Amino acid sequence: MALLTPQDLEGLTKQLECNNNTIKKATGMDIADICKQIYGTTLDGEKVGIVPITSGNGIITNFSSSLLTITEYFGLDGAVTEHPDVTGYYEAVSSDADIILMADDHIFIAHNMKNGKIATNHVCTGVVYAEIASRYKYADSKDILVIGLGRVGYAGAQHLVKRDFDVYAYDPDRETMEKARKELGIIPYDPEEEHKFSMVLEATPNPNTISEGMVAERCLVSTPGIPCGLPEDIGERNEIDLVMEPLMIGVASMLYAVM
Ligand SMILES: NC(=O)C1=CN([C@@H]2O[C@H](COP(=O)(O)OP(=O)(O)OC[C@H]3O[C@@H](n4cnc5c(N)ncnc54)[C@H](O)[C@@H]3O)[C@@H](O)[C@H]2O)C=CC1
Ligand SMILES: NCCC[C@@H](N)C(=O)NCCCC[C@H](N)C(=O)O
Repeated sequence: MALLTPQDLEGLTKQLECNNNTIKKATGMDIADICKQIYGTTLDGEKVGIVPITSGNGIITNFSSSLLTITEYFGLDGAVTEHPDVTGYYEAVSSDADIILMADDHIFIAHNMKNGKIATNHVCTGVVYAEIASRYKYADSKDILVIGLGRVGYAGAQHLVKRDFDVYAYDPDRETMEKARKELGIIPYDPEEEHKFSMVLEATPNPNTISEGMVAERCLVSTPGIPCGLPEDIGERNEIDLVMEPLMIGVASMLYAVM
């Protein structure tokens, strides 16, 4: 799994404001509204303990401070623990944190100590980016394309199937495609066919995964994928709303998911 770099997290608040404006323009709702719709929950100044974790590739210099920025942006009372790992976890629990945020190289969780709810970043990211795509005001049908059916994309496709969209999906991994076809009932998308979509969810770790033949003249591309899968020239030629940032929208989804 591709790990975040400190460079990915630079200018996070500006990226969030920019994306929130795009989301409001394209869906009529902001990120908080969308999270409330998905989970039926609200945030109310909860105390959030952010615990740096040193395992694997170790601490990402601005990861915890980015989480602090995000919790404060959504009106929560965030704090990064003085120590990492078990000592940090003990510190957060002892300070009566309502929610714990911590990530190793494989799983990034939000755990609500009060109601026991736990959520992962990859599922919450897939769900929220799928929901954003599905609420496009200028959608020309209920057809929606999901590119990449990994941990994030599969969760997004599952959410869209539950919301009764006609979910087309493409992933070069044949086993993944077969699993999604059987378990979710997605419609395998053939990149050779001329079927243009006005709503696209892209969740791959590769660039240029979106081709001209996939996107309608007016389209919302909702992509957590790093790097961006939309080639610049396509973005300039078509009227495309692009929602893309490396962390904040997925973390917002985690926070609402555990309330
Ligand atoms: N912005 C955010 O908040 C977050 C971003 N991410 C990013 O989302 C991306 C996906 O993450 P995961 O699902 O965990 O990765 P993953 O490795 O589990 O899944 C990626 C999937 O994309 C597929 N794929 C690769 N190239 C493709 C192509 N050209 N067309 C269609 N499918 C293709 C792979 O076969 C694989 O199934 C990564 O770049 C990750 O860094 C992950 C979590 C949060
Ligand atoms: N966009 C969210 C997806 C995050 C995930 N791709 C990742 O980089 N995970 C590694 C996080 C490691 C954090 C580190 N252990 C720390 O605590 O600083």
